[in-house]
Amino acid sequence: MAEAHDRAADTAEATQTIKILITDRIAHEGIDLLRAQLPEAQIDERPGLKPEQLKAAIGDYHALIVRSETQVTAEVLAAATNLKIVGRAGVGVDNIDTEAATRQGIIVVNSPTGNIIAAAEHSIAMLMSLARHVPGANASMKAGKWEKSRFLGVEVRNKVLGVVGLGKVGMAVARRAQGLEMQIIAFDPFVAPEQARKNGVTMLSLEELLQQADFITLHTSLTSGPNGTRGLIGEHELSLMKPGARLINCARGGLIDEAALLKALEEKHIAGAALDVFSQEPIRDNETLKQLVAHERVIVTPHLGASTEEAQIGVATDVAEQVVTVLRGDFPRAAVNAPLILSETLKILQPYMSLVEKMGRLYTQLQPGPLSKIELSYNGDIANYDLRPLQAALIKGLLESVSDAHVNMVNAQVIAKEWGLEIVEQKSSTPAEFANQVTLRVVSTNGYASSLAGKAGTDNEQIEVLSGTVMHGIPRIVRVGRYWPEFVPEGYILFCRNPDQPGMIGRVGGILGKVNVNIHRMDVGPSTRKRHHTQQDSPDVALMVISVDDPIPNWALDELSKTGDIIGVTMVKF
Ligand SMILES: NC(=O)c1ccc[n+]([C@@H]2O[C@H](COP(=O)([O-])OP(=O)(O)OC[C@H]3O[C@@H](n4cnc5c(N)ncnc54)[C@H](O)[C@@H]3O)[C@@H](O)[C@H]2O)c1
Ligand SMILES: O=C(O)[C@H](O)COP(=O)(O)O
Repeated sequence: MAEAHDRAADTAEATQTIKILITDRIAHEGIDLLRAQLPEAQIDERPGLKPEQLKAAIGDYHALIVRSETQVTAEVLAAATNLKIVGRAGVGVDNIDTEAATRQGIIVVNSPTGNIIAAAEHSIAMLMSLARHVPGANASMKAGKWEKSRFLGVEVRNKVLGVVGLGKVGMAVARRAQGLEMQIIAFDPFVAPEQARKNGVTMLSLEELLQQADFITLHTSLTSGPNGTRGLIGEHELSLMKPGARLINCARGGLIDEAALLKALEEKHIAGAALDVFSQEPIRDNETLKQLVAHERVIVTPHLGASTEEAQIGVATDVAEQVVTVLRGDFPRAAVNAPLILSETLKILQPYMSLVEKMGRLYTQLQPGPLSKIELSYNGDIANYDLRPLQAALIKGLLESVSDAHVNMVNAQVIAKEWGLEIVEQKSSTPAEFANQVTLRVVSTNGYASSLAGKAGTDNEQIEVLSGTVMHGIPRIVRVGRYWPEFVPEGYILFCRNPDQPGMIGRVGGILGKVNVNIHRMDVGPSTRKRHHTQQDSPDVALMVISVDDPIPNWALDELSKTGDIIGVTMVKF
């Protein structure tokens, strides 16, 4: 959470210089911004590292900045001991194991719009180059030839452009192609046909698009899995294309079955292809790609879609700003693996995040045993906010006090799932006992006696409910099980269950005095029955809550627990 980041960043600044590693070339404007905002930081530029070298180098860096060449694998991330953020100076994050980063609580950010126009313009350049054989004609003339008849081209006006993936780049390409008086059709399962129609684009199925388009340009993200886009254009799809059609790919190499493309070109089923991206980058030992690159009707560029001055300044400064934001303990604007939380919202939620985290710590120390299903209820105005940070805070409080898990906004859900912990949220803007109140209720108790239960066999007191609120920015617990104390959850707190009768405070105070424990705050929480003045058929039990300066030695706790009237006693550390 921001608080944790603050601590981490402060710790880093206090005891260790913030270290930033840049392993792909980014515009110097991004580096200048880092130096200006983090003047004490150590910034290392090391382009061209191989995976093993990066694994050895990542060490205690706090931030890693890449483009598309660096492969940020799970092994590289596992070797990082201090990494808070991976910044992708561009759009695609398929070179980053975002699932592994999430599991480790490492935020991944990108620059979702910094190079869109550059990519769109490159796609149009590739389209026109294909239509008029510009690169081939250029090479021919440079070789001293004059081959007018060899390079007869086609006009794109009134031709059909099929856009696969009508996202930011795809839409920008469509708009530019409309300027060339092309007819635009598209396939994108996540874009509403009406929305496309408003932009002069007709949505079709992929099969229809392949059969109708004269030029096809790919602009989907590269995703794997059963519905993924990897291999989207394979042998079957290529066979559906109009004879003489042309294919452009400035998205990701993995979208096309490159062997099938080579075959379709050799059979002259398609007239040409223009490729800016490849399944292997840089091309080293892939024979199919070498043949594609050499093919006379294939135009190739080395992943230049984003390589303009304007785009590179844009993505570099965009990512540098987000790296600074995260290292300063706030949330970035373009996190790929964490929810977007506006900083002003975060400021309002901060004390509630602290409250809920402490409720989690309190619960696991009062009610040990396996966690299962917990209901988190919010009452009051607080219920109107995006409360995902609070759920992450609860998971942090619950799990960090019983494990060495490092939980934050990024990995909270993943870690909770690994622990079999399910959290169900209830929201109501109607206040409960307090104007803004958070209540943790164990839906399925774990059957274990609480650490407040009496001696074996005397009673099996369980703590199934905790409630808290925030007063003047300070978290307060206002309910523990069936008791209603009010206390600030901080430091060391002693909890005593005892008969609700005169003299108990003096007796407990006397014992603590004997063991030289200083009390700096005390509260007695009546039980629900007494609080609601309901009829009672047995002497009531109260919960004494005693904030002490230092931890109480176990022998003193034993001493207290042997004191006649005390039923159960335990100490909690927040
Ligand atoms: N060559 C370059 O230098 C360069 C530059 C920028 C972006 N890119 C790449 O271009 C691609 C698009 O970038 P963007 O910013 O437009 O992304 P985007 O997320 O805005 O758009 C991707 C589109 O693909 C669509 N899509 C997803 N699955 C699909 C499927 N199975 N079939 C059809 N459409 C599908 C999505 O609905 C979305 O509209 C990304 O892979 C990005 O990495 C390359
Ligand atoms: O996804 C992207 O942003 C582009 O493919 C650009 O990649 P690059 O930063 O390696 O040029």
